[in-house]
Amino acid sequence: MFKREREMESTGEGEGYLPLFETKEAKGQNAYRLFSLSRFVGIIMVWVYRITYTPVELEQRWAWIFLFLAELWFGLYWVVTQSNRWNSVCRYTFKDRLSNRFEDKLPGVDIFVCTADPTIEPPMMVINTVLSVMAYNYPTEKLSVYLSDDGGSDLTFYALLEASHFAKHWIPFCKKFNIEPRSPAAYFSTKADPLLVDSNALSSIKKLYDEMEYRIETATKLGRIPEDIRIKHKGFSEWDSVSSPRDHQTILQVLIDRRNPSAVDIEGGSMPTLVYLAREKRPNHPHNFKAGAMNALIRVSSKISNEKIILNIDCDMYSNNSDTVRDSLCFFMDERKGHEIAFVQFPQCFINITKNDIYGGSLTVITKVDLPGLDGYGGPLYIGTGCFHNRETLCGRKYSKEYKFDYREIVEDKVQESMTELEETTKILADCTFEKGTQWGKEMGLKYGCPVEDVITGLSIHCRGWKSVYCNPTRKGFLGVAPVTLAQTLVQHKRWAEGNFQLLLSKFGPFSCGLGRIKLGHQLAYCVYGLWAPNCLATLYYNVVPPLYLLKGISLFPMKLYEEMEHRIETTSKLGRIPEDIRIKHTGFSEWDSVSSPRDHQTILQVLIGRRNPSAVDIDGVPLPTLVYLARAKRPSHPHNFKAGATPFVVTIHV
Ligand SMILES: O=c1ccn([C@@H]2O[C@H](COP(=O)(O)OP(=O)(O)O[C@H]3O[C@H](CO)[C@@H](O)[C@H](O)[C@H]3O)[C@@H](O)[C@H]2O)c(=O)[nH]1
Ligand SMILES: [Mn+2]
Repeated sequence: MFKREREMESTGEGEGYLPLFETKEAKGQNAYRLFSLSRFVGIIMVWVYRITYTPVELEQRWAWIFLFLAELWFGLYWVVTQSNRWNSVCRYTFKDRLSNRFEDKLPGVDIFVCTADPTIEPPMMVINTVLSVMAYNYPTEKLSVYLSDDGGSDLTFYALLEASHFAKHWIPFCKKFNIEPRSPAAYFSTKADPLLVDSNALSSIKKLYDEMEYRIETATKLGRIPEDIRIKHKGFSEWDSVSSPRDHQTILQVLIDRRNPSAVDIEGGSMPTLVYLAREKRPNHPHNFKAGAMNALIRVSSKISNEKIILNIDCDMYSNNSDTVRDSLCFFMDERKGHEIAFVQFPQCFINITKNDIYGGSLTVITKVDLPGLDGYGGPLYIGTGCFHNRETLCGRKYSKEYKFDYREIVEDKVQESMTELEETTKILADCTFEKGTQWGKEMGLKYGCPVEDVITGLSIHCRGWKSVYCNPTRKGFLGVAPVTLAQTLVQHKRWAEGNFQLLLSKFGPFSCGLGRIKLGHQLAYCVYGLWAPNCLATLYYNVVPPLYLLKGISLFPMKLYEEMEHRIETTSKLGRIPEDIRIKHTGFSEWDSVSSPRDHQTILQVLIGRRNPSAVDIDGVPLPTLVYLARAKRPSHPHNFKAGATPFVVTIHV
């Protein structure tokens, strides 16, 4: 049985085809749809209530009308959000099948790590991220790790240099004891399983790490690289001509060249290529932030390793699951569906969420609800980190049914030049004038000019016909650092809200570029984020105006029956007359047209409930008593005899 399965798998296609991943409808989807429908009915009832009970008094009327508009907006926005809840899916990968079919033909992967500021993003954190991805459970000689340093900092470079040495111990240690997670700092802070990890090996690797940390921290505190370290690597001399982080030439240093026979770890195993890049920056050239850095990396890596798959992560997101590369390949390499997939997005998960998460930094709704929902309509957003891309689709290729990617590695030596030569010839690709007159930032690579360069880039990939998938295995792929202060949170959310709103209105938005190219559900799902910003208007109104009215004793929300009645009567009493819309509801009011004063009027007799009338029943169908209003006639010239004069009349009537 097992053998047959293997044989079929080796073909990959044909009748016995076993997919590399499976897609299931999210649990409880039908129950959710039912709930959603009932909620929609509720929303309509709120709207109906608002329209039916619009108050007449001007003072309340406008507040009420705007409250209705806010509720109308919330209701419609809620309808839009249903797009990424209605059709949620979950994906499961079969890594054993991948390995059975492709273990010796696995493709190479280029891994991009972005950092921008050595003070906000300390070099120790950056290299922990780098080390975690260098130690993936994947053929090491097929990995190339690139660090883009927009801070142009020699401290970061130094830390990476240290990491390149430490990796020679770290990678074999990880593989030997099969540990998780593979970021040293994160691993040392968890309790190692003494049954799995040899305690001597553990203490010696911990010692190496502590020493490295000490050297890096000392240099960081010093603020510069000590002379004895500077002379150890030619790379440091580049900083002689760096005048500031915003004004320097391209610095490109290949720290490990995996083709070099001496690039082996302490046990003789192969090493991944490791590259440091600080692209050129000049004060009068726009650098386009992370998008600019990513595009420089795409070009530079195309000369050095040029792998078909690119993983990009932020420097504060270490790999928490060493099988992530294999998970993503289960999508790309699936024989039937793989050729439609442009990128595989993992969720952003965080290690530093505070107990009550008061600023919502964990992004739970996005990662647990929205992204699986988007996946049902054509794919999740590209959220800038923890994402595997197909290099060609990221560089602008359009989808076509006929074109199929072949990810299987063809063994050929792609690069012939020596690394020093290569550094020289490749450098110019990261110069700031290089993109002039090219499609970079427009049709190629990440798009420029939008604060959410990731979302706009992902959308344009979807508009070119590609799908994406959301992969969220139980063991999280990446763990990062979320903003924890109010100020950081506000800055981040303002950028997201602003960026997505700008995208919605731009010609690259879901309803302009996406029109006719992506599904309606997908368009609406993108809209959820595009409408974050305008949502604030309705929210502000809803939060500010009703409390202000409450201060004046006026409630703009439904009250209970008695309170409502009381409210109507009290307002009418205060008004001193019956408002027109109430007058027209009962003929009785017309009697007062001929009343000149309380002491001078005709008899007014109104039977409000007549018990002989079959319709005079309460809400349970029980008959009601007769209810009569009487104002006996009064004329100034006639004595009215007070209460004694009033009573006989009632007795006469009550037959
Ligand atoms: O000029 C720059 C600015 C930033 N970065 C890097 O970009 C990443 C994200 O920047 P950060 O300031 O941390 O922004 P966040 O708000 O945390 O980023 C979130 O939102 C961004 C925009 O939507 C996405 O790109 C990110 O992946 C996502 O984590 C970090 O690694 C930075 O080092 C650069 O490389 N160059
Ligand atoms: Mn960040």
